[in-house]
Amino acid sequence: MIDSLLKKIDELNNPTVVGLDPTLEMMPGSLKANLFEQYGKTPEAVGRIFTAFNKEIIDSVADIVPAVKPQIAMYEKYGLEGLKAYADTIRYAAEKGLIVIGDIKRGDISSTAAAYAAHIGGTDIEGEEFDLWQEDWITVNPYLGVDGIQPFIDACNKKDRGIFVLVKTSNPSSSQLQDIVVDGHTIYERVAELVEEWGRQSMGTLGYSRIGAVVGATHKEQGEKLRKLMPQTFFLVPGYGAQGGTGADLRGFFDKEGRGCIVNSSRGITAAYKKDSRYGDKVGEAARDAALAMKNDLR
Ligand SMILES: O=C(O)c1cc(=O)[nH]c(=O)n1[C@@H]1O[C@H](COP(=O)(O)O)[C@@H](O)[C@H]1O
Repeated sequence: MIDSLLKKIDELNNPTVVGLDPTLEMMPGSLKANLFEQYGKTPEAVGRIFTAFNKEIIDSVADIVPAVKPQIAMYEKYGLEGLKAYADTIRYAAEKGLIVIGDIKRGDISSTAAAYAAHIGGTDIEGEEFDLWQEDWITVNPYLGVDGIQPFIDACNKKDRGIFVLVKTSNPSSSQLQDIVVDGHTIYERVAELVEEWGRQSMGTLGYSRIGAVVGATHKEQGEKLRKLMPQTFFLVPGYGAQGGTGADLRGFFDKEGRGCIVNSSRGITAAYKKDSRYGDKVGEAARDAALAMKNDLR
């Protein structure tokens, strides 16, 4: 999967992932009115609204971006109907040829992590295998150490899928814990070393491993440092756009060949139609224009 991700980015000449983080506020009034009328103000209506919205976004960007990243929290908020929208979105994106990064940020002791790892490794029911979630990649939290991560690594290797491990997150308080210095190194540098080491079990054929890292676009210098510390680790870079990251900030996150990263924008693309009244409710058209502008900025 790391090889296919690299190839797809090269083919489209675009290291962008469109984040699918729907909220009711983000949804166009016409879509909401229509489905609330049919299903009432219910979780089922919201699930249907999110799915319809995501399909429009996916249809409008599938030929120009390699991947989408649905954030599970936005769907989970609406219970099982929300999770159905999450799963339907993943299936639809996969049908359209997109790589799917499930942003689920899991992590626990090994027995529990092994259950979470079903997101990429599949679910076994007494010898019958089910691929219930179908994400190609997921995000994971490394705070429990290697026994909490190994089940995910095993799943990656078994199914040729991938994980992105939180290393330096984009949020303002990320420094509160991640920048604590122990024995002359920050915690996030120590995590970076571990992720690079874990990746050695899981190399693709193009120089990068299936064990990737999350590095926030909002930390220019740290990103540059991490690229040097982690030469075989592919980065998922959130924080572009709505959180303030720009293409110029990210030069040092890429390797010498201009590879090594996929940059996420969620609200900056999916809510672009709200920024310019000329789009009206044309969500897809605005998303495509925003994704093309981001591609140019990154290149
Ligand atoms: O793992 C992530 O994707 C992630 C890590 C991080 O450090 N910062 C971060 O913003 N994210 C996610 O990336 C998305 C950012 O959304 P926008 O700020 O709207 O582009 C959200 O889904 C966040 O949960």
